Amino acid sequence: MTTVIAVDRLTRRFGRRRGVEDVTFEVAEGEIFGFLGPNGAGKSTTIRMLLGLYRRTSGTATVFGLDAATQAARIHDRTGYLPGELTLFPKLTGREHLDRFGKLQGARDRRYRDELVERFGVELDRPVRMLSKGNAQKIGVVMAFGHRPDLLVLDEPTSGLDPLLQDEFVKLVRETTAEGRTVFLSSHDLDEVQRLADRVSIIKEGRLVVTDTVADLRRSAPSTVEFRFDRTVDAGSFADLDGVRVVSAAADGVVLSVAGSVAPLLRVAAELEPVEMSARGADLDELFLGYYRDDSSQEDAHVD
Ligand SMILES: Nc1ncnc2c1ncn2[C@@H]1O[C@H](COP(=O)(O)OP(=O)(O)OP(=O)(O)O)[C@@H](O)[C@H]1O
Repeated sequence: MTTVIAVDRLTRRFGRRRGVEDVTFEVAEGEIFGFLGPNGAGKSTTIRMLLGLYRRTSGTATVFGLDAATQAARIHDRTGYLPGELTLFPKLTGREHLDRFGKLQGARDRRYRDELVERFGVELDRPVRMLSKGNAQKIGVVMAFGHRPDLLVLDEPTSGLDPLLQDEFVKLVRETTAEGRTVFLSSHDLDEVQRLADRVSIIKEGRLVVTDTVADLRRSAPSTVEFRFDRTVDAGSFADLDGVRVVSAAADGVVLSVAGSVAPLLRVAAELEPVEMSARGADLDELFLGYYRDDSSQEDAHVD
């Protein structure tokens, strides 16, 4: 396995404010690696350090074995970057952006770039200040992918794209890794990450809380179980069970999230004589949201 990105105890502080703290992960060649976390968690700061755009306070970050702090230009030669806040030149058209950027990147394969323009319906001839956010974002997508870089670093790539183009984007990412190229994808969009990523890191308040394959996360994800009663029962009976979280409790029913075996739950429930039960299988959203929540009981669902 060839390692494309290696980050070890990477830390960045902004004065006394925390940016990211002790972040460690690796991304292998040909992998789609998802980087998830709530607003302000440290995703963009990590990405900027990977590309040498921010200095680190301590730790190391290498991309293609090159030091992100001192060899960033060589990393950029092989990387396509779609920033979270895309800044374009307002008076230039999409075509002018792509031509100038293509020259900078030494792009040889105009055909691929033109194919992407066609696929994403990029508006080429109007100044970008006249474009909607989604239409500007399409230019960013072509600028990142158009020269077939070995690594794509994508920060919230589908923001502003309509659902059809999001599907097109998912196809594009899959094609990219099918060719052995590597994708680092930062996103808030749980569905997008579930659909695409092989492995995921979740970052919260500057620290990684979990890194695992999506398949293993899915296996450990909690199911949702709902009981209805023909009288009022005390939901507290469920709250003490290992791996069980009371999602909601009403006079005649309770909704629970259950990680691991359901046997202890069923034993307690049977004593309360429910009149109805329904269950929904493993829910990755619930697992992710558990990591996002400020709730230490979610440690139960920890899987690494
Ligand atoms: N240039 C900066 N100066 C000071 N603080 C900064 C700077 N850049 C980031 N931070 C702080 O670092 C923390 C992490 O921010 P970052 O932008 O990396 O989060 P994020 O996960 O990308 O969030 P979002 O999803 O909202 O884009 C935040 O507390 C932010 O305020």
